[in-house]
This record gives sequence, C-alpha cells and structure tokens, in this order.
Amino acid sequence: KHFLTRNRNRNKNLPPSPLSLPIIGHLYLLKNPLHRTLATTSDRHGPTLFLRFGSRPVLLVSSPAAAEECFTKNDIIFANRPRFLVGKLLGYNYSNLVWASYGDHWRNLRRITSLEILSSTRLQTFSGIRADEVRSLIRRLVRGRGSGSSADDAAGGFMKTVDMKLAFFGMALNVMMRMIAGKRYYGEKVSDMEEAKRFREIVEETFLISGVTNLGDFLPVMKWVGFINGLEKRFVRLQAKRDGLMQELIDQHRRILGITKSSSGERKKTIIEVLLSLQETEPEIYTDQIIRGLLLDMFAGGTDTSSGTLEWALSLLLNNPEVLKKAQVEIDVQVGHDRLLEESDLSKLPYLHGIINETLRMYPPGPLLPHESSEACIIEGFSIPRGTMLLVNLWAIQNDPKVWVEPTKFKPERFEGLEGTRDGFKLMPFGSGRRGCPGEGLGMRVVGLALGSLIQCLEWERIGEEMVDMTEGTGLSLPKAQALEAKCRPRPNMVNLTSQL
Ligand code: HEM
Repeated sequence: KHFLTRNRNRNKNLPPSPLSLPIIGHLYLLKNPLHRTLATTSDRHGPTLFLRFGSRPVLLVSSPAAAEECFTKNDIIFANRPRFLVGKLLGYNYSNLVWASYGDHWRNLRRITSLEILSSTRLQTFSGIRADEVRSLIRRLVRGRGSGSSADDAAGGFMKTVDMKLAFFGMALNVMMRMIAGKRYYGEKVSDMEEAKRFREIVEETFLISGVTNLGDFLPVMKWVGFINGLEKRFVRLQAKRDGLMQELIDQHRRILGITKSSSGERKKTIIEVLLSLQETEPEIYTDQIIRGLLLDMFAGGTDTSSGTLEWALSLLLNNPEVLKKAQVEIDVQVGHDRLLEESDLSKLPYLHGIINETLRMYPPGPLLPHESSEACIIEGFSIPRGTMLLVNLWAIQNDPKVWVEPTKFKPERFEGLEGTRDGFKLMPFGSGRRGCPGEGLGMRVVGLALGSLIQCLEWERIGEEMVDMTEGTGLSLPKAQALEAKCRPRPNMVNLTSQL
C-alpha cells in the first residue's frame, strides 16, 4: 500500500506524500465529495500527509492525535487562514472574522463576537425570536400553508408532504436576520417584500458561488482563468450587493436609533443596534465596514450550518423510526403534552442531544477545517514548513472505524452517559482551539429547539417505502444531494396546543 508513498520527503523530514504530478501536484485529488476522497487517500497513505495543491503546500491531518497537536501545542501557529479569492473579495480583503489572519485585528473581532454578539447573555435576550420562529415553522407544517406543502388537512387525518430543506433554511435565516436587524425575509409576515427578494437573491448567490473550487487559488498561472470564466467578476458584483444591503440596514437603524434613543431598552436591541451604540463610544474600532463584515459573518456562518444539520437529523430519524420513537418518549416524559418544549428543557433531554451529536458526527457542516501555519513547527515528529495550509479532515476522524465502533451506523446511544464530556479530538464538529466556532451556543440552541419541537408536536413518515436518500451533494457545508421531503401530521395528543399556534 505504500508503493506510491514518496519517501523523497524524508530528507526534509516532511510527512509522507502520495504520488505527485508535475505542476498540479495533488490537485487530482480534489474530487467531490472532497472529504471522502481525502479520507480514502489518508487510509491508503497515512493519517498525516504532505500534499501539494498546485503551488500550495498542504498538511492533511486525519487522526485525533495529530489534530490534537495542531489545535493545542501549535494552535497559535495554525491560527491563520489560507488566502483564497473568496476571502479577498467576500471577506473585505481578508479582514473579516472568518478570513482574517491571527493577530490584534482578528482578536478584536473575535472579542466583539463572543462578548457582544454571541455571549450567552445576549443569546438569552434573543430566545423569544427563536421560540417564535420555531412555532411559526410548526404552524406552517400543521396548517398546510407555505413552503411546498401539498395537502390541506389541518388537524390530524392525512399526512402531507413538505419540503423540509426550504422550511429549515427559511427558519434559520429568519432567526439570524431578526437577531441582526429585526427583519423577517421568509414565509408569512415578511417585513418588506422588495428587500426580502433582494436578500434571498444574495443568499442564493452567496451559497452557490462560495462552493466553487477556484483553481486560481492553487495555480497562480490559472488566475486568468478565474478572470475569463467570470468568477472574479461574479464575486465583485455579489459583494457590492451584500455590502450595499448591509449598509442600508445599518442606516435604517441609525435613523431609528436617532428617533428613539432614550427608549431603546437593552432587551430589544438588535445586533446592529448593539454595534451602533458601541460605535458611539469607540468609533475608530466599530467602523461601518467592521459592522458590515460582522453581520455578513453571522449570516454566512450561522444559517446553512444549522439548517443543514436539521435536515440531516430529520432524514436520519425517518430512516431510523425506533430512534424517533425513543426521542418522542423522552420528550413526553420530561416535557409532556400540556406545553411546548422550551430551550430550558434541552438540558433534560440527553437522548435528543445524542441524536444531534450523532448527526454532527456523521454529517459535520464543516467537514474540512482550513488553517495555515505562520511558522515552521513539528507535528507527529514531522517538520511542517511555514505557510503550509492545514486541512483537518474532521469527517474522516468522526467516521473512522479505528476511532468509532460501526461508524456508518446511526446510534445516538453511543453518547449515553457521556453528557458534557469532551472525548478528546474524536468529535469536534465546531472545530477546536482559538479558531473554533464562536456560534456553537447559538447553533445548538436553534437545532435543539427546532428538532425537539418537531418531534414533540408532529408524527413523521417517509414519503414512500424507500429510505430517504442520504447521498452527499457538493458544496462547502456538506449539503444533502436531494432536498428532504417528508410527511407529517400533528400528534393526536398535541392537536390542542398546535391548533392554537
Ligand atoms: C450547527 C451549527 C454550526 C456548526 C456545526 C459550525 C461549525 C463551524 C466550524 C467547523 C468552524 C471552523 C472552525 C475552524 O476553522 O477550526 C466554524 C467557524 C465559524 N463559525 Fe460556526 N458552526 C455552526 C454555527 C454557527 C453560528 C450559528 C454562527 C454565528 C452566528 C457561526 C459563526 C462562525 C464563525 C464566524 C466562524 C469563523 C471563526 C474564525 O475564523 O475565527 N457558526 N463553525
């Protein structure tokens, strides 16, 4: 199996490499789904590999031990991001939170994000928005209106078919944009139809374009290809629209704040208002551009991650009805039928938590974590040069039969008794270390509340005999190839409550 593993790297003490081709190096490995192709490569050649994507040196890590070395002892060294075109053109020339290099500027953005925007106190002030959006989702599912539903039965009898991808995505975006700007852009009671349409176009284009592999990122000679196929122009045009809309939202809030200065109570403040009041005291830090960048970070990082997790989780439950039943029993015992599940119930629902962990283990929305080294360092005894792109293949680690028993099986029971413990670097769907996800608390609240409520309030079935297709599609955040459609109706003992929603 090591026939193709080059030992030429031995002189420089680099990790082993599979066969490298002239000019393109290992770019031939960039086949979709990327996390699977790279996992197969690591299986064949070892868990710590040195690759070249064109001119870019790459360290591919696929074991908990090597990941731990990267995110503990060498965490600061690997706290940079690789410079891709998307970070330049959508990330304000590598100056937003997601794309900025490690340093004072990034640290400052990170501090604002964790203290002012995503702290648990702040998240608590937005809990009403999350509850409201989840209720609105259930109302649509129960009443047969909106998001692709096809039957008209309201209270129990027939099951109707719903497009859950659209339903989850709309909910996640509404949660985010209500927190950011107090605006609802999907479903009923949309704040401003014209603005909503613009926003939806921006969202579609952002997720479409961000998933495109740009060869110019790896082969400098190919940069002109990016220009010829129009990718760069598309990025620039899109960013102008994104930036323009964010500035309009900021200006709208500035006007409102000007009028209602004394009466805007802390509890009702949108994220824009929070940032604008910080701008008053420290205008040189909280510039409009910094604010626009932070808002875009929130909406890019916090929507398809949560909604994709919900879609995979419900798909897994439909294919494993005994797990769904067990979750329903847990909720019935802990919450009952007389009230709707609330976020404060989540800590009493370890089995539901196991379902979410197991979903994030099998289908992590960020399967490959891209970082870059700012200095030379040693990983697993190998020398890693400065400026190497680090790819931690989270998916490979979380689905490795050497690390997990029967990893292809959906078994939430494997987390029983492990609540609250972090079992090394075997499971890290939110990353780890300084660059780990700052939105974990929000993501877990949204996913937990929505999934728990759907299980509490509705009966679920597949649309036919055949299993839900679990094929992975292409795109950065591990989307499902087929949008999930499912059949549902209110649970008989919940009809009283759900009909009042
Ligand atoms: C199920 C939900 C989510 C998952 C699984 C998830 C996962 C991740 C992962 C794997 C990373 C990269 C870590 C690394 O590079 O080492 C990340 C980064 C990030 N996430 Fe999340 N995320 C989720 C929800 C959210 C939410 C709700 C927000 C914000 C509202 C958010 C904002 C961010 C930001 C801004 C970064 C970049 C941080 C930095 O570069 O310093 N995420 N997330």
